[in-house]
Amino acid sequence: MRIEWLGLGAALGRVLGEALAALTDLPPFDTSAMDGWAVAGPGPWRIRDGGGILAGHGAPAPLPDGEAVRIATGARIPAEATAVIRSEHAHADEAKGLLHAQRSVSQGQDIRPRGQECRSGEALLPAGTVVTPAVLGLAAAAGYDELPVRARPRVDVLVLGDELLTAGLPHDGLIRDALGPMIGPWVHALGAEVTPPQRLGDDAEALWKALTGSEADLIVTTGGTAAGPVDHVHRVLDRIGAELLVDGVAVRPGHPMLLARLPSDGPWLVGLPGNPLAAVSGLLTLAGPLLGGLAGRTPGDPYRVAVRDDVHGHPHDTRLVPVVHRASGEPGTAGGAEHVVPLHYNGPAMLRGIAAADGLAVVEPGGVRSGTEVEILDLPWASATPWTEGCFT
Ligand SMILES: Nc1nc2c(c(=O)[nH]1)N[C@H]1C(S)=C(S)[C@@H](COP(=O)(O)OP(=O)(O)OC[C@H]3O[C@@H](n4cnc5c(N)ncnc54)[C@H](O)[C@@H]3O)O[C@H]1N2
Ligand code: MOO
Repeated sequence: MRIEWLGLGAALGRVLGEALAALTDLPPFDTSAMDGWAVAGPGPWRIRDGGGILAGHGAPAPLPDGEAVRIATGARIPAEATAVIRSEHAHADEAKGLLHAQRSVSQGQDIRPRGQECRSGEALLPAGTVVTPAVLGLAAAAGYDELPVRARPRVDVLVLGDELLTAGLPHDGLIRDALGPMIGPWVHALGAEVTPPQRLGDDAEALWKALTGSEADLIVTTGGTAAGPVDHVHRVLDRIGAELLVDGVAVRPGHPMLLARLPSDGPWLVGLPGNPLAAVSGLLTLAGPLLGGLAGRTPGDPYRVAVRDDVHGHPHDTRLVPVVHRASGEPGTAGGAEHVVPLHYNGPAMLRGIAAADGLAVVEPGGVRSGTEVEILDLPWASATPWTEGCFT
């Protein structure tokens, strides 16, 4: 696992490579929680002459028993003080120079003692925590200028197919490459660093060169996974001596997807089928978990939601069907908790359904009836950090 230290701003959205321990007590000194008066012992108290105690100053003079001094929220509590009284709960008799409490005063009230939140050296967050804005705030408070984060897994994207155009309208049997613009941002949302897609056509030699020359942690290929005349992925992996770990999955769309490891601890390879929704299946079920592991992210718990409508199933394979989440209580629905609505345009060559979807429903062989709870695979941007930047096409 590679770890890099990044300034707080740059660490946003990354994953902690080491546990974060406090570099200081928090708060670092006894602190007033309110604007008011620091008092010592039982009242009434003699008001100390001179100005009050403000935040951002060194240790104030000790407060003798029977005295009170004005204090601001965040200021250091003077030694010997026993409580803070909020300004709205005290009456200062300026003529007599005395402070009276208007409510009972308990020992230590409105004093945040040093180390109340944590002691120096105490574990704050485990390795694997995603660095959110709140984590940045905690890290800064705890004394960090830089954070140890996992290096992003590096991903190469190889788009196969002689029939693909990168601009303009389809013509003469050529179609637009829908996967080149999609895979990079998708794997980036999974926490990876992605090189721009390399479009290799249906050229086995170019594929061999790209695979053997890659310095990535993961290579994602699109197309060429089946057994057609120009489907070279299996042949080239065989020639390289790669280990095929998954060679086809009983799922529709996406059944020809594959997972391999190139020799000598080389890159992982996820081979996505060329049909675009089949490629999405492989992204969610193979590339996603693999990249999550490489990036050190803790997988979310699987969850199930009822489907609103009957969903047609494949006779012997699992189906993945694009769905949207909907709140219950819509007219004509059975009530209860949230449900998902299956979308049309879910054929293997179509992206129209998934482009409108929140996730994919896992539909068991034979299909499911309306109201059945099914597992939902979220799309990565549902939980992705919107502050990640990048350019992928
Ligand atoms: N005899 C059989 N033929 C096929 C089977 C099968 O079981 N037996 N499975 C079908 C299924 S299911 C899939 S999925 C595809 C997988 O094929 P490949 O991974 O080899 O993909 P290609 O043949 O290269 O392309 C399939 C399809 O997708 C289009 N495509 C490819 N790349 C892109 C892209 N970047 N953007 C948009 N569209 C793309 C390509 O033009 C083809 O139409 O095999 C079936 N055949
Ligand atoms: O697996 Mo294919 O993926 O049904 O389009």
